[in-house]
Amino acid sequence: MGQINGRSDGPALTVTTGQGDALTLDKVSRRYGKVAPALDEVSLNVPRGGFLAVMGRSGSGKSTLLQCAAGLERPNSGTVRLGGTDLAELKEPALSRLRRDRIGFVFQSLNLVPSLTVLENTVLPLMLAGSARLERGLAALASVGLADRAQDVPARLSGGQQQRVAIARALVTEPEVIFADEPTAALDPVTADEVLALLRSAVDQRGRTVVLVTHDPMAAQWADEAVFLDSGRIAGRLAHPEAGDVRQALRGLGRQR
Ligand SMILES: Nc1ncnc2c1ncn2[C@@H]1O[C@H](COP(=O)(O)OP(=O)(O)OP(=O)(O)O)[C@@H](O)[C@H]1O
Repeated sequence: MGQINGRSDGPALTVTTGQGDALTLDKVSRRYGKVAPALDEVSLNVPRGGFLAVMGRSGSGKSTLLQCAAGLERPNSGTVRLGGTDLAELKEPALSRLRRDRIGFVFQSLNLVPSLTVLENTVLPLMLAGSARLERGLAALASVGLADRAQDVPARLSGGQQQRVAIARALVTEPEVIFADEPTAALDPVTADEVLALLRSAVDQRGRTVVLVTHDPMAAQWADEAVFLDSGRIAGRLAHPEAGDVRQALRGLGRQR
């Protein structure tokens, strides 16, 4: 059973694999307008082959953390490093290439292109990079159990199957980090488990690194560690999070801003 630390900005995550960090945030802050910052000097690191759940109540800054960590938003201060790369040093075209080549995204809204086939959707990141390799798309689809649906359009698939396509698409570039923002929020618990098991197996079988934003204590159980945000700050962390401990930790957090 893990242990939730008290409210602190203590040291960065302590899980280490000896293979270096896939992602490092050092005192990252993001402010929108003059109100309290959405993210307030957050520091953490995720080891290569690690699976981190980011949790917290609505408005606590989870999505802002993910957007800053994935190079979709620029922090006002602090440093985000993907592998050894300081994202602040990249101008927009290079940052956009980094997102395309080194990061995989899975969102709650599926973002599949309805007019493209499942296979075309899966290889989209490779097409954008100018190197669409259909066999890689098929392999990614096979890894999520959907090779036989390659020529279907997304509308013919269930929500869970579509989310599996989104995971195949996130895997196809063999990214260093996969960011998943509430990927199971619209799914029933059994289908949600299937999707989370795929993320877990991307970590265990392929050495990928996953950062999962979720409200769901059951989803957090798939992670190696959970961090809890409260008003944009890290309020605690839990190694090997179990749903009961996670619920208790969430209850201890402040109310929505
Ligand atoms: N683009 C934006 N413009 C202005 N304020 C924003 C923007 N994005 C987020 N915020 C504010 O920043 C704070 C954190 O929002 P964020 O979406 O990161 O929280 P969250 O924990 O992901 O919430 P939820 O669980 O409801 O998705 C909130 O007060 C929100 O209103």
